[in-house]
Amino acid sequence: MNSVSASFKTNPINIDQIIPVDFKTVLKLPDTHAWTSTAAFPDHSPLISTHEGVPVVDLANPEAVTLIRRACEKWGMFQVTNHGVPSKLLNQIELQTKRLFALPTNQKVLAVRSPEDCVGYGLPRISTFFSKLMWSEGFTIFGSPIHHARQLWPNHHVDFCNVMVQYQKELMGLTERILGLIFMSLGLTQEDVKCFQPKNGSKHPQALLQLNSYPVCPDPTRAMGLAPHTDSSLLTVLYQNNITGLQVFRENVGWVPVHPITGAFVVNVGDLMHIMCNGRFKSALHRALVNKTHHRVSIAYFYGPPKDVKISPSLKLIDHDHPILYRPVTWKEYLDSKAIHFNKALDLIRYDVL
Ligand SMILES: O=C(O)CCC(=O)C(=O)O
Ligand SMILES: [Fe+2]
Repeated sequence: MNSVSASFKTNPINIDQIIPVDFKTVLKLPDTHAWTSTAAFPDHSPLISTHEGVPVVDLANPEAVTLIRRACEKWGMFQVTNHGVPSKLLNQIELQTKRLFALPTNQKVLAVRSPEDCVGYGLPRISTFFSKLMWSEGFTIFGSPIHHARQLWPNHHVDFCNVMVQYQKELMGLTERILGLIFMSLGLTQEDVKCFQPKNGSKHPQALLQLNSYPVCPDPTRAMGLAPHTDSSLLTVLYQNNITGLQVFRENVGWVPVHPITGAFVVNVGDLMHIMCNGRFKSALHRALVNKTHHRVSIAYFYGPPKDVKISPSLKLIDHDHPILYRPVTWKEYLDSKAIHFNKALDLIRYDVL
C-alpha cells in the first residue's frame, strides 16, 4: 500500500458530512460556509498591491537553476514555462476535470472518497481542522482512476482514465526534472540524493493527483475555496485554468495572488523539501479564493519519496552556522503527524522545538 493510503487508513477523516454541498442549487452562502468571522480567516481583502509577483522561470533559460534557487528561498514557489508538457494534454485534463465536476451531485457521490481512503470524490482533506466548510470539491487519484471512473460513467470512462494516466506520466517526468534543478541549485549531486533513485526496481517515488473545483460562489468575500496550508509533499506541480484564485503568503507582505499564465505550471516547495534542505527553502503557505462569475479548476500533482525512505536534512547543508533542524521522517510518518497536528507538524519534528 502506498504511503498516502496507509496514512489515511491510520487517520480516517473525522467529519460529520463527507459529501460537498450541491453548489449548483445554493443561491445564498450558507452559514456553514461563511468564514468572515473565524480566526482562521482574519483577512479577505484582495490585497496588497505589490509589483512583485511569484517568479516565472523559463526552463530553457540557461540561468534557470539560479532563478529557481532564488525563487525557492524567497517564495517557496515559482511558475514554470517552456516545460515540454504538450498543451493538448493540458486542454484535455482541464476538459476532463470540468466534465467530472459538471456531473450532478447524485452521480458524483457514487465515487465518494470513504473516510479511511485517499482516492475519490469529496471535501478537501484539511476540512477537519476548520469549523467552517470550504467552497470547493475535489477528486483524488493514485495511479489509474478506473474504479471510480466506472462508477461515474459505466460506458464512457476510457477517455477520462487515459488522460489522467497520461498526465501523471508526463508530470512524473517534469517533476523529476524540476527536482533535479532544485537539487543542483542546492549543490547536491546524484550521490547525495540517491535515496530517490529506484533501487532494484523496488523503490519508486509516489505521487498523487488532486483535481480541485471551485464553483461560482454567491458571496465570495465571505467564502474560502481552500484554507491556508502547506503541502506535505516534496514538491507540488499545479496546473490552474485561466481564473485567478491561488494566493501565496509572504512574511511582511501578506497574501499575494498567483495569476495564471496560459500553459504554465505553479511549483510549490512542500514540507518534505523544507526538511530536506534544512529549512533553507520554506514550504509555501498558500490558499485559494473563489469568485462570483467563473468556475475555477486546478490540478495538483503531489510528488513524494518512495515508501519507507526517511527524509532528513542533507548533510551537505549542515555546518556550524546551520545546525541540523529536523528529525528524519518517512512520508507516512509525516502525513500521520500532519493529520493530527496540521500546521504544527513541521515544528514538532524540529530538534530545537519541544
Ligand atoms: O487550487 C489551487 O490553486 C491550490 C490547490 C492546492 O493548494 C492543493 O490542492 O493543495
Ligand atoms: Fe496545496
